[in-house]
Amino acid sequence: MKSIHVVAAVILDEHDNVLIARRPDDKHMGGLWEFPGGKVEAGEPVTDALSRELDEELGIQPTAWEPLIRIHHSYPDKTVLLDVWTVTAFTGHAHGREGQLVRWVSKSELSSYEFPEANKPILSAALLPNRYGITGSYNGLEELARRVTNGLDQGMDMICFRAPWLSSDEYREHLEYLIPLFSGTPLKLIVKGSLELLKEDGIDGLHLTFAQLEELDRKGWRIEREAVPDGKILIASCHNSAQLEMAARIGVTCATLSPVLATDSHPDAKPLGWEATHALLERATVPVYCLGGLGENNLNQCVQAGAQGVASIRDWWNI
Ligand SMILES: Nc1nc2c([nH]c(=O)n2[C@H]2C[C@H](O)[C@@H](COP(=O)(O)OP(=O)(O)OP(=O)(O)O)O2)c(=O)[nH]1
Ligand SMILES: [Mg+2]
Repeated sequence: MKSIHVVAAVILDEHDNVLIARRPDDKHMGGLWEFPGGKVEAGEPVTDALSRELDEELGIQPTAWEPLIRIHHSYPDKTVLLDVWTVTAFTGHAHGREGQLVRWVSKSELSSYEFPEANKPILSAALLPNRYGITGSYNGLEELARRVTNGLDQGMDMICFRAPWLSSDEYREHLEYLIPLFSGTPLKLIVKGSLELLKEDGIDGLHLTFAQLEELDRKGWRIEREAVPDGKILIASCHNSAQLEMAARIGVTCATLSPVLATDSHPDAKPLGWEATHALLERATVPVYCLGGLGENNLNQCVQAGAQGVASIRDWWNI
């Protein structure tokens, strides 16, 4: 089946609200909410299509944008490539020029609207930050708290607490020490361990190892509300296309892909390099953080390549 190339926009205002529109009842996916956009015309540059569609549908002219995610999705009746951009500035006043209902909603309200099936990873991508910090080595609770606080102060919005050298009792003790730093804030605390942890207050997400991912997939496990409460984040460590496919099949929120470049923390792992990374990102159907030998300096490069952003240890931990 031929794929139709569609450009769509997650349009943000200065308060980080998102513009959504209701698809007319008589169209494909009619009655569902969508991110405004439409079909790219033959030979038309994608960002020209973005500007044209937003003008036609909403009467606005985007002035600043960056790629968010590209999703290949097959519906029973058609296959689409959704090429989604974040629009952070525009001129004009947004209104439904084609008679469609449009609404500005806060990010936390997005989950109460019904979108087409292909939009699940787009919604995740819109909610996730673009930097993901994984904790490095430390000596004692005081240093742990200091380095984590430091990272949060520098704008690291999502942090994975990883400390494989600790016993599980010690890990738990250190985790309890970290939870208050995150509670009552929009900052996300991601942990390592069993799925049960996702049900606990104060824990925002779980980062699965690739071995856990493969085990869950082997068992035919799929994400459902009971195991992964609404709003909780499930991340999978992936190193190849098979694992990225498993991650999508299971229904994780996002994945890390590593090692993109050589890294001291895993000297034996062969780096993917940029070419293979680009190819894997293009096929991925969940948001992906590039990991391994990367840092803040590579953020733009990763976003332009189609990633959600950058995950790093060394880069933020030791400052
Ligand atoms: N714009 C948009 N389309 C989406 C989203 N999610 C999703 O599955 N789609 C699908 C539905 C449609 O099959 C296709 C978009 O085509 P469209 O009908 O809006 O295209 P268009 O604006 O050029 O409309 P038309 O003038 O050709 O009727 O992509 C989304 O969030 N935004
Ligand atoms: Mg449209």
